[in-house]
Amino acid sequence: MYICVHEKERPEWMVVMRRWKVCPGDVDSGSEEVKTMSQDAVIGIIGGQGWMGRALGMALLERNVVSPERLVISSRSSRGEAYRNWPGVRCVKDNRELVALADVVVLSVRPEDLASLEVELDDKLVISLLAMAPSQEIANQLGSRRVVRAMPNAAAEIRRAYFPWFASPQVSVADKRLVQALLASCGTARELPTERDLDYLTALSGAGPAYPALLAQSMLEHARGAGLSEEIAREAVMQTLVGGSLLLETLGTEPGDMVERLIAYDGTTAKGLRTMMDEGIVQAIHRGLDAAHRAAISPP
Ligand SMILES: NC(=O)C1=CN([C@@H]2O[C@H](COP(=O)(O)OP(=O)(O)OC[C@H]3O[C@@H](n4cnc5c(N)ncnc54)[C@H](OP(=O)(O)O)[C@@H]3O)[C@@H](O)[C@H]2O)C=CC1
Ligand SMILES: O=C(O)[C@@H]1CCC=N1
Repeated sequence: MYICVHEKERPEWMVVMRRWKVCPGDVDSGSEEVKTMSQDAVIGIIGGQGWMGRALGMALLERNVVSPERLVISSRSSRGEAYRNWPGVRCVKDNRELVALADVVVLSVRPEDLASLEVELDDKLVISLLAMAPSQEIANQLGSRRVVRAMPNAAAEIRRAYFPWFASPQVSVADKRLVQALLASCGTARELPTERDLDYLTALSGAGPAYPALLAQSMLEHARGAGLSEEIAREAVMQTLVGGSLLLETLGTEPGDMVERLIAYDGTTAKGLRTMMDEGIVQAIHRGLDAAHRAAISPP
């Protein structure tokens, strides 16, 4: 079943799916894209039961980007609990079986598990979600030069990830369209011009949901210390962080302008922000991002 949405309101992934002739009669079957990209490509997710693999798998299904019959997932230990409402999804333990079934392989294991993967992709398209593993390493380990590195973040679970990706030169235009459509199911997908940018964004957006979590944690500790009830403290922190972020997004205001606008009252906000800045909050954030970036390019 496919969602029917007015042409002008169709999100990007749906427009691309039309180009692959996912909806019968939707597209010129003689087009180069349709010939290049199979209309029934099978997507395999190695590590598809984990946090990121499951978020992507569920987003693909829930948004009708991939039908259950075209999704295969693997994990060493579990039998597909996350996909129990999707009986058509094939859950396997043997990655060689997954690779044999799949046209596109998404790699979503932890970086330390990469070396022990014993699969040969024979130049199938691979989308690696791994931090700290360069394209060349993925190519060497899996036996494919058609490598895309993509960097989700934890908000993929609620389809609000920022999901940048970088493609090696052997990845075709049709492959790229497929990648964009698959990843956009989880939020905002964006092709990057260089792998260097992907390494940087691993620190900024890949790790990013941890930063507001740290801010929330420290605000919550402070509110508890001030004697607020747990319920009110949590509500106040969450509504403030979510509301403040939505305000910036909705108004499209430069963050620096918002800071200046609130400091201009020369009241409570100004006192709080000036003290935080004098204490070195900006430098601490920059040093933290530098350290995360260094880890992304030179793993231990
Ligand atoms: N979590 C995050 O916020 C982000 C994670 N990433 C990257 O995404 C990748 C996945 O992270 P995440 O989902 O959080 O990790 P998880 O530990 O939640 O998931 C990894 C999954 O891989 C499975 N796995 C491990 N080895 C194999 C194997 N040989 N064959 C099949 N399945 C295997 C594990 O299951 P089992 O043990 O049962 O096999 C597990 O379910 C990492 O490389 C990380 O760098 C990137 C950005 C953000
Ligand atoms: O911490 C990590 O290494 C991974 C990559 C970004 C978020 N999680």
